[in-house]
Amino acid sequence: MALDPSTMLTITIALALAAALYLAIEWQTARESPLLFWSAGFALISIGCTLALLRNSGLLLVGIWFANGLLITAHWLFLLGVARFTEARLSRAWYLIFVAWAAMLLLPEGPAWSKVMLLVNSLLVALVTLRASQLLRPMGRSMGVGVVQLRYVLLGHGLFYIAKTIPVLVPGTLIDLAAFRGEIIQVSLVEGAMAIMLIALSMTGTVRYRREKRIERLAARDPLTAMYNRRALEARAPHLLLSASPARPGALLLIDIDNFKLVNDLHGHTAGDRLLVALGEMIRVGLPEGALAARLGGDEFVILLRNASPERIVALGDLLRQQFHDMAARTFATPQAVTLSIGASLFDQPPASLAALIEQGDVALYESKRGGRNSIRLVDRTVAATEQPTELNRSLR
Ligand SMILES: Nc1nc2c(ncn2[C@@H]2O[C@H](COP(=O)(O)OP(=O)(O)OP(=O)(O)O)[C@@H](O)[C@H]2O)c(=O)[nH]1
Repeated sequence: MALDPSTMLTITIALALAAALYLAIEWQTARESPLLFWSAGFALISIGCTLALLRNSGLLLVGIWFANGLLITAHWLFLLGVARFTEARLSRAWYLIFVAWAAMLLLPEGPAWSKVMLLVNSLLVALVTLRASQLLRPMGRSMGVGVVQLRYVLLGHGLFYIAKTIPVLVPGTLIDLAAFRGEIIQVSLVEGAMAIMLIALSMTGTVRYRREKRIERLAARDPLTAMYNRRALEARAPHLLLSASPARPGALLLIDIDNFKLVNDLHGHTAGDRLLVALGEMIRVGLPEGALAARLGGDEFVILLRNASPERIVALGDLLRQQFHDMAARTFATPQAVTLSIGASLFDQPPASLAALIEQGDVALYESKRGGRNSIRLVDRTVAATEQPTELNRSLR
């Protein structure tokens, strides 16, 4: 059963209105400005299609020229929303689209009028839509599923508008915008209804995916140092812990600042914060490939190493101790030195859990503190060390 164009237009009005509302409601929770631009775009499509119905009553200027203009403006708003989303700057030349639209008023009346109108209108919509799709290309960034979807939906929609110009160019094709006649108009209306659904869904998917990623990132990071927090470490550690073997032992370094309270008490909490950030940065820079680091809380940090050895642990611990001592002494005068104590554990079998490993590190750290601070205490739990205790199972200064 073929639907007549007026019924199709009425369906399109309802769909566009639903999409506008859907995106506006999404904006209420997400507060992402692209959603407002996109919602406004669909609202304009809804108004444009309502006006398009007026061409049946002979109101050709409003029903064709103005209604088509609203369709172009709607796609232009889609482009603005995408530009906001991708933080791209749009050239002012894009405003010339409206000059081209206004110029269509000058078209002479005659049999070719409908064709030229459709041709220019299709090209303008295609131009804007393809540019929006192009702004969503990856360019080295990892794109979320939603973005990829929106990119291809816009690409398909833009290419459809390009394809719409082909029959216009074929001599003898029937296009009568005033009477809504011709196959191309029927096909356009069907494509329009489908595009509304797909574009609106991809738009919300795009924003939702980015929001979810942002929330995920925030939940995994310590807000002060931007390092992984304990929860994120727990999620990522099993892979590293399970890879431990006699050929590739793993290690944990538990790092705690000595006399940190003095910095807070004498120089203020903000100074203490700066010191924590600086230590976080030192750890990040010195972190070997494949290792994990996190701030467990307060002035306590942890490093998990793969392919570790007593020498590598001590070298890394000493480097951090030295760098931190120099920086803290330079920055904050304190009656007792602000240094690092490190408790380390070397293992060649996957430990029972991360918590159990941290507990072992804690014991070693306590020994390091008890031994006078500013030192690393390494407990070698590999089979070789158990059979033949090494020199490293003691405090190193
Ligand atoms: N500036 C700042 N201080 C914090 C933060 N989190 C915890 N602290 C403070 O860090 C201190 C940690 O306590 P301790 O480790 O016992 O202090 P300490 O002087 O380093 O003691 P030792 O480790 O025994 O040398 C406490 O005073 C906390 O208030 C933070 O995010 N910023």
